[in-house]
Amino acid sequence: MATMESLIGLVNRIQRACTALGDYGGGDQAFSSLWDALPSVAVVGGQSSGKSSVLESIVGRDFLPRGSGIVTRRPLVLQLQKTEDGKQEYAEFGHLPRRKFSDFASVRKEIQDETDRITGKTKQISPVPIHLSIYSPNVVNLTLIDLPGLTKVAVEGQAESIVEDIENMVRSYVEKPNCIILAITPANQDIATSDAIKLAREVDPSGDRTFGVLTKLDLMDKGTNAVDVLEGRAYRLQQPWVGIVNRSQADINKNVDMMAARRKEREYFATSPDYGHLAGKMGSEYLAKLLSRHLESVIRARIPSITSLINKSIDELEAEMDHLGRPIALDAGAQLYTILELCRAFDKIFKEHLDGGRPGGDRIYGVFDNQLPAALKKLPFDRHLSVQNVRKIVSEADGYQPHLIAPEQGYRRLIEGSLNYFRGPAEASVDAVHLVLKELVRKSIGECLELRRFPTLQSTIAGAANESLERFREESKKTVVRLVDMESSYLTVDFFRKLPQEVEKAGNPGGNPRENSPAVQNIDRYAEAHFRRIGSNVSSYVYMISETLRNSIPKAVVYCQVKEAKQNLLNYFYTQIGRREGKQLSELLDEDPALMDRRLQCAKRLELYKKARDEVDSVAWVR
Ligand SMILES: Nc1nc2c(ncn2[C@@H]2O[C@H](COP(=O)(O)OP(=O)(O)OP(=O)(O)O)[C@@H](O)[C@H]2O)c(=O)[nH]1
Repeated sequence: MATMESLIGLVNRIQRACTALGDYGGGDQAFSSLWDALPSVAVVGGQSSGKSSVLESIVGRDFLPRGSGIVTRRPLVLQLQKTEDGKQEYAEFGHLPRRKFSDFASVRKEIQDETDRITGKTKQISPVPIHLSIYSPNVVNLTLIDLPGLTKVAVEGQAESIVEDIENMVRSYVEKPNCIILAITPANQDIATSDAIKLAREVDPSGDRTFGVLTKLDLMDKGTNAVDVLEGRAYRLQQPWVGIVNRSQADINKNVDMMAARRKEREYFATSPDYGHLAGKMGSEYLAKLLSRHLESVIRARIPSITSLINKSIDELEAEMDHLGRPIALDAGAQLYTILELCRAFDKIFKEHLDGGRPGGDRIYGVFDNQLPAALKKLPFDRHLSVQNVRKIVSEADGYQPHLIAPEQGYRRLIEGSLNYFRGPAEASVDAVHLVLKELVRKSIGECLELRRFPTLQSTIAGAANESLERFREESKKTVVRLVDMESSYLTVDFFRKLPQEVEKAGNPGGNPRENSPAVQNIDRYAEAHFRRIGSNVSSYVYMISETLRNSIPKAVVYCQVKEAKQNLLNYFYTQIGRREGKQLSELLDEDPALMDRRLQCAKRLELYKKARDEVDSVAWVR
């Protein structure tokens, strides 16, 4: 069975938690709605009607400023928290956290000073509330709000608007459906003229949440009494009326203490000929109990909606935390772990691009299937193996002694010269694949959501990956150039064996060749056919090599660049990072300060809401 104290204490705890976050019912939306979901009790009445006196006697302590004229000039949000019997009582202000006031005279002084701090030592008012918590074994758990007294005229030094300003400020508190109204009316005033009742009726027409409190019963004219009001006949409310006798100004001047005042009040009702029959339902102690009981039923009814509000906020905050990323650990080991995890996350995406889970890897195939064959086809072999060039190269190779059978040196030079052309397309393939890989690194970095919050690590990983790609490119270039060189270092013997042997048919070799003679023409024609044949032989050899390279260059490129990138892209980085100090590691995990701040706020709120949820749960389950 949940006690009344635990239920109201729960509300107080949640409200205090909200207060700690600087929420006064405005600002943060989720908090203000939580604040609004919780009930509170506001004390409303005309000036000097006895509001502060009622508050003090519920609390059982003298601590509110007092004096003639307008005293309460800012709302005072007062949280009463029952502590274990025998515990020292103390007070705490929201604006002075961690400072405990055990002397209630200094609480009064602080309220005065804090009021003046905002309003100046004038008779001005301010809607900014003062938050005060009182911890005591002598109170029940309640949140009370003391408000400036309603007035009908502005006094010297006050703006004309003050009458309306006060009313609007008070209304802003009591119009909230969760606000329980303690409408204070002095008994020595006609109930029909009560400002408190007038305002209460306006904001709570059904009277569900209005408690009528009649003060100054002892000051009524002899021969009159308030039984009609107290028994609900003069003015009907859903809740019972409670009569109160506070200390008179004379009592206060004589320093009559609170306990004595309560005793006196009890005696007053017990011995009163008018109110004796109502004694059990009168007095400030009874009022406090009545209020607590009412709050309990209100809160009980609210628990489901408070729970769902808290859960909704927790869900939202959790989602935001996920979005912001969880906070990073502080020790070097955990940081290293985090960095490696992030590297792996990036590496996984990069691999998916290559393996086809994500787009982009196909562009490598495009290099081999289109770019390389096209480049090979464009090589200028026609020019290199033209009759003129063949003639030139073969003649140069022969030197002073023309070849007699087959121009071996000539062939070699023609072939070597041709094969040299292959270096270009080979190296271009390496560069093209390099560009594709680099682009995939850039893409993968961008797509790695986990990395987004760490700009420093992001650029470090990108740098390390590009360095590796650069190294792979160098290796790959060396390898493809070597492939080309290998082709020219040893000619395929078989190919030449199969060449049809040239038949020497140059007739009349001993004659004196004269220009324009048929013999000379024959020899020229013969020579041209000879060189053409050489050219076409070389050309088909080169074509054969071209076919080989078209297949072997992609193999070399994949082996040296693509496979390496897939398996060892960050290996070098890993060996380096293992040697780093804690400080360098945390530098890598540098985050945007605004983001870190946001996360801190978010985590703080999440903790608060979870605490609130635990508290609601513990109460809800006991029932
Ligand atoms: N005899 C007697 N005097 C009372 C009673 N209630 C209040 N007083 C006196 O009325 C005066 C005003 O009381 P407060 O409690 O300061 O009234 P208040 O409504 O808080 O005043 P403001 O904050 O200035 O609006 C004080 O001198 C109290 O001693 C009562 O029930 N009986």
